[in-house]
Amino acid sequence: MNDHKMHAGNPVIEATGLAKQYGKFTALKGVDFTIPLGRIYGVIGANGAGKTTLLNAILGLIPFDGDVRVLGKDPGRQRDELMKEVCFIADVATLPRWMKVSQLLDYVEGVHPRFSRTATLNFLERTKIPQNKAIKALSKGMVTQLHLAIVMGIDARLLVLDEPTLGLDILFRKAFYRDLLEEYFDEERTIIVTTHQVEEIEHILSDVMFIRDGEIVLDAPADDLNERFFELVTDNDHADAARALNPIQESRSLGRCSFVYEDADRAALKQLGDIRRMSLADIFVAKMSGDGA
Ligand SMILES: Nc1ncnc2c1ncn2[C@@H]1O[C@H](COP(=O)(O)OP(=O)(O)OP(=O)(O)O)[C@@H](O)[C@H]1O
Repeated sequence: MNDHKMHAGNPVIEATGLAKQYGKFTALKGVDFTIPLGRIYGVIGANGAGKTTLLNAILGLIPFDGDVRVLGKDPGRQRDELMKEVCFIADVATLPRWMKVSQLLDYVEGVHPRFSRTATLNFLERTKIPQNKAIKALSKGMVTQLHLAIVMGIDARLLVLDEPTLGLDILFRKAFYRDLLEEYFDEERTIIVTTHQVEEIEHILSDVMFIRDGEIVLDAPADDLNERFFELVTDNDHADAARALNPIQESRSLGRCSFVYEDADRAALKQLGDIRRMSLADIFVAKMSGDGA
């Protein structure tokens, strides 16, 4: 890293009242958040919740209302400067189809001052992508793999990944997230990732942001979630008492009742049945179905 002014914990992104209107439709309703250096943020939301809009605003790709600073810069006005420190991969991998893989590497090496061909080649070695083939001759998954290999070669302060593993097989998806954590990430970088395959990224996230209908409904360190959210499994006899303690979700199967709580009295609920840890995917579903959704 050339710039040593930033330290782990310093804010990389600060957004206040970030809003986006598409005609009469409000895609982001004036959200506030701060993302520090040295974190891996998972931005999770249903289809159309506003995730891509949020990322596009951060990257200065769309006009928006509100105040956003990314690495101290205004993404709308200082996009070119910002892009020297930011790397972005969108859900649609767009690479020049006529180029050969080796030509693409030459090209990126020429335009990106922080590109390491060796790092990219290390990742490419694990794929079946031949360097002398044209991009148009690669399978869809291979194009995404190639795109990711290039991303891994770019020494960026902020890496933004919007559905990075779309169209990839499960083996590569797992390997990608493992490499991202073990070989790319360090405390001088921040990664923001969106995906619908929550269970696959749960183990790498340091922080979680849930978005629903253009609003942030949860922004918390991943380590806090199992303290804040839990499930109570109980029988019919205890259901009324459990319901009285304000669950955010209730369901019933095979004669057992399940209640999900947020910031509730764990000690009192323990008296009513079994308390269980929840996966991130289950917390997401509960949070989306509860809270007046
Ligand atoms: N250019 C646009 N013009 C009009 N509406 C748009 C435009 N882009 C996005 N929207 C709307 O804004 C809302 C948020 O879209 P966005 O792409 O941010 O959602 P998302 O959370 O990324 O969804 P997905 O998980 O399906 O990719 C959606 O209702 C979408 O239809």
